[in-house]
Amino acid sequence: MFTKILIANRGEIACRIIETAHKMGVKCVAVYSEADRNARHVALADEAFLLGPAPSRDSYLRIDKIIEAAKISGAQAVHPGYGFLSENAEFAKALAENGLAFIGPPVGAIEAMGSKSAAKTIMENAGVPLVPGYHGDDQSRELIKAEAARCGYPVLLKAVAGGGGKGMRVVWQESEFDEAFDAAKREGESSFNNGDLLVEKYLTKPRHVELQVFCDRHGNGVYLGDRDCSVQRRHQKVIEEAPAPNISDEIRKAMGESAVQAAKAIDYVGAGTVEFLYDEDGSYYFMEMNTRLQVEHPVTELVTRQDLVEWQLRVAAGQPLPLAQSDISLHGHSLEVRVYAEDPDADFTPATGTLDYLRTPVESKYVRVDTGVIEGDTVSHYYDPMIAKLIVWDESRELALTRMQQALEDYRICGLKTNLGFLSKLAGSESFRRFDVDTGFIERHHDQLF
Ligand SMILES: Nc1ncc2cc(-c3cccc4ccccc34)c(N3CC[C@@H](N)C3)nc2n1
Ligand SMILES: [Ca+2]
Repeated sequence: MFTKILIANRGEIACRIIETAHKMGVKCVAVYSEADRNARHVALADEAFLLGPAPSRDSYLRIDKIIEAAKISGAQAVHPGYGFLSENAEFAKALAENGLAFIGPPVGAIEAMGSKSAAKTIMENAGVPLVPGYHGDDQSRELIKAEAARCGYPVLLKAVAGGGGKGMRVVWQESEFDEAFDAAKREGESSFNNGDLLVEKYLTKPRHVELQVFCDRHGNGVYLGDRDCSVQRRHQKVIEEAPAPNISDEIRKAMGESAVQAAKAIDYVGAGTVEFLYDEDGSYYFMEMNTRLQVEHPVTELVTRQDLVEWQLRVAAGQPLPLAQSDISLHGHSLEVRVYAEDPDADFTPATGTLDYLRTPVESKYVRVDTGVIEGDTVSHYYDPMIAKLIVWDESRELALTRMQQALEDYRICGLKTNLGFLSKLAGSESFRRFDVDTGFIERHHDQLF
């Protein structure tokens, strides 16, 4: 096991990683920008290195500076967290070249999942279900039009180089195809410098269900249950939960086995998430695979009673997975909300300010707060506006949701605008409680929530 690791990140995830590393007796090196001199992750670490000015490109994305800090400090491994360099193959390569372990997947796996269409081809060959459609090299209008007709309308035209919902166009009927095709191509060329398109059958009310997978260096691979992340706003997850409601154990098992199969198809090592579109009729289709630990991993930790960052450190140090599939079971239900410094009265634009007053809900076996900030901190505009995560657990979804409502009432922040009020309305909404949820939930309840 490593004696010292460097965390190439900031905020709540850096703090969260340090907490587990310290529990394991591993020393931590923090890196920070000028704006983060007094940040919580710097205070929690055993030592800290200044990377440079506030902008990410001058600090948290400076591969050379991060490697320099790791070498000077004698860290043996680097944990990238999520965002920043967490899925950057160049970074993983540079670490290896400098004799530093990357607490993440092999470079080949990051690259394989980097292109949406290449990922789909790999998954197709691995027998993982895909949405009916076409994602090949022939980009002629006639062929894609023929494939659309074969799928059956409505179809979705997606820019191959797109992601996170950008460069997608719904075509409701054949008469609209030509105009949509030209527009999607133009947008792909202007936004991603690549006009290549793929076409898929459009699922009108899908859910976003993702499976947590973990593989070690000894050929073992398991899934640690699923998560439902359908409640999103502009492709930003707002509330996540585990297990995904109203999915039978059989389907969850089938999805989990597909996800592990997908990971093994790319010789995966470490924590990964396979995202599926889940249709109301119980069918599921591969969407993409994330080769990093996700923001919402705590809901999986609470229902499996496992510490996924501990698993990451063990696997990166060459140890086998702590559990076999048969040892993994799900207990109760967990929900997570993301606390954002956003101004709901200004269309949720990122907010800045000072946390003049901060009171977090009392933590217990039912309530967990992963925070990157403390009272008195100033939140800047330089980084992602998510300042903390509130995670709850209880024996059932209903009880967990009541815990969430109570915890949100107890969460108090003055001096900085946040989305806490919006989250309370969401947690209190009857349709959310009865889980009348798909990816269109927030738009559908817009008036009641805003
Ligand atoms: N064939 C087909 N049908 C419906 C879809 C609906 C979405 C979608 C659209 C809008 C919000 C979403 C939130 C979570 C997951 C998916 C969505 C979607 N996305 C959005 C971003 C990317 N992850 C894939 N792909 C889809 N593909
Ligand atoms: Ca994703």
